[in-house]
Amino acid sequence: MNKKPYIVVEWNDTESEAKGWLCAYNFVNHYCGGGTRMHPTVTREEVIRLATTMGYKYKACESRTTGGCKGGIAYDYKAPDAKDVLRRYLTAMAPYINAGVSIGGDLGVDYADVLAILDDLGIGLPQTKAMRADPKFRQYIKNHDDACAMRYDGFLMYDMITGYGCAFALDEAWKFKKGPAGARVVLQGFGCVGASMAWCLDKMGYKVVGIADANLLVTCQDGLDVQKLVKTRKPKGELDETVFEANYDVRPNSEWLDVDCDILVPAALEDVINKDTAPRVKAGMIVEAANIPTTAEADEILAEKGVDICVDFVSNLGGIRIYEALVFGIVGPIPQDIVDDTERVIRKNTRLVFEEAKKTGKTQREVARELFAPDVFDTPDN
Ligand SMILES: NC(=O)c1ccc[n+]([C@@H]2O[C@H](COP(=O)([O-])OP(=O)(O)OC[C@H]3O[C@@H](n4cnc5c(N)ncnc54)[C@H](O)[C@@H]3O)[C@@H](O)[C@H]2O)c1
Repeated sequence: MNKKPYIVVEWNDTESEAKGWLCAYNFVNHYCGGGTRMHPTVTREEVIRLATTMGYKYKACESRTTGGCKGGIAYDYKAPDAKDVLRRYLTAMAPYINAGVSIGGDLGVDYADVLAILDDLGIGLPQTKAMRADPKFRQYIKNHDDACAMRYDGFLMYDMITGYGCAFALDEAWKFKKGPAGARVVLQGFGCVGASMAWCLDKMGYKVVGIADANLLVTCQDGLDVQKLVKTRKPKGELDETVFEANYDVRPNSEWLDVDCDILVPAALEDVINKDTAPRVKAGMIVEAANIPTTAEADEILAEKGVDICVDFVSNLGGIRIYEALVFGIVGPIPQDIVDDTERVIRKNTRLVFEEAKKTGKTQREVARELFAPDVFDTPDN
């Protein structure tokens, strides 16, 4: 079976220096899904790794409908012409989108902007011919969109489900390792994923002792007031320094790995645990909330140090599980049912990975890659 990505397309913008790629790793039912990210550091290799991870993630979330893909544009998402660049990229990729490559939003790209441009281009919602012919599909999407707009613990479901899922993975893994109650956690990232995960961990009795955002790192070994920090959060997941307590320590965000803690949570950027930073890891466990936060070289260093890892495509699949659960009527659009369903899938998979790793002596990533290797490699729609 072909384990290489099915399609990798490269694009060069005609009106700027932007460059972009689209990778469809595998098709299931002639369909694949993933986000489009825009950032100056995006590379072809990163897009392929992210698309591959999506393939594994759909498999781990028990999807019967979707393979993995990803879009990436090397350009500054804050540039004044960023949306024009996105439009030209989507225009170039239209034949693939029409053939079942569903690329939504991701880092630096809003899903709503993608949908508006696709509407303008006459494509509409990315879907296959079979989906277009099935009136139920529209209803499924409506159920999904309705559920994502509902609230849970004060968060939009769309914003909280991935973070809560990561918190369930952390809790399952920590209990499996018989870690003591009240473990200390440090997070990098306080956006949709980081903030909701911190909230859920706080509710479960974990002590959040450090949070890094794009500007700073705040720490307190007695535990940060997570509820207050979430409620006062500024747009784009930035902490509000004016509400910090007198016993909080503020440091450069690059020092997040140096804070004493039991569990580290990268919930922002890719490749942040790499050959240069991995030797600094003090925690015994890493829970990957961000996509691909750990490089292959870092994996080797962490394995030698005996650090346990909750792997990204096992921990952070909450956002795509909602779709699967609603489309197959596994649950209705009821917030608690959706959270329970995500919790069940993530706890089950996390336990499976940790048990198998213990039994075989392999790393959690090696085991997860074996357990959740995509096994359907369809062709695109024609
Ligand atoms: N949103 C989802 O449902 C979802 C699902 C799966 C995976 N992910 C992945 O999780 C990660 C975070 O996604 P999100 O939706 O929370 O993003 P977001 O844009 O809501 O938040 C990003 C956070 O990272 C922080 N940040 C940026 N640069 C930083 C730096 N140098 N140091 C420390 N913090 C920094 C920002 O301040 C912000 O708090 C991404 O890798 C994303 O691909 C997200």
